[in-house]
Amino acid sequence: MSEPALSCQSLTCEAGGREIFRDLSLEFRAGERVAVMGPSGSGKTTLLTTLAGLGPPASGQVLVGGVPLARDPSLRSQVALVFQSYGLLTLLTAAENVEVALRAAGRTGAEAMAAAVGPLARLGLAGHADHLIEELSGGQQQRVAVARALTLGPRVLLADEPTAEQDAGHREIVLTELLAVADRGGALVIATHDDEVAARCDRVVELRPAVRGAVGAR
Ligand SMILES: Nc1ncnc2c1ncn2[C@@H]1O[C@H](COP(=O)(O)OP(=O)(O)OP(=O)(O)O)[C@@H](O)[C@H]1O
Repeated sequence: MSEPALSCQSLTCEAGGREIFRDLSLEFRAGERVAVMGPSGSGKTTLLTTLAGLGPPASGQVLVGGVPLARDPSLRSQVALVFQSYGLLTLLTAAENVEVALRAAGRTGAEAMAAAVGPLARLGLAGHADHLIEELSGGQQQRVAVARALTLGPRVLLADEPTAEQDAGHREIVLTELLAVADRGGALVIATHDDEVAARCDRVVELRPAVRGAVGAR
């Protein structure tokens, strides 16, 4: 079988001098949709940011396509993260936030401007593309963050509670866009508290704070 798109081996993460989870080994395959669940504070955000290569684990390793991120940090470009707190540049417009990410990924300015339009429109933001982030609601900002990650066309898309701020209609729109990543051959990992979101995924990884490192799957 081919290498997983993303995996972690014996991952232990700490924050504030405290162990968040220990000895976690997971695999995420191309075309797979996985929900990460667990109570508040169980480490979902810590797991996703570590899988995205934003911080080194206390021990263990993250691999992209079977290659350790620590050996080839450029592999981070194959993994996109929708941050729980969005991580947008608030003094730029919605379209500019998407364009900046594309330019950082090596696209020219004209390409980036053109590529930003479609995902924003599909997420219901066509009329808000030229609005400053600070002028948008929380739900709209979250959809800009989703559009930015989608536009990058990553091999792996990690999304941290990407529907938390959405009403029912927009939740469906966001979910449809995210789930389509797997149809195109990407791996999708969604941290969520929402059972309905998890039910749309292929399997669930559950973080259980009481038993560090234990995971269950369905
Ligand atoms: N920078 C930090 N300093 C100290 N503790 C931290 C830090 N970041 C996270 N933690 C702690 O790590 C634990 C896991 O946090 P994390 O945000 O990963 O949980 P979560 O499962 O995503 O929670 P939620 O569902 O509320 O978003 C929490 O107990 C949190 O207080």
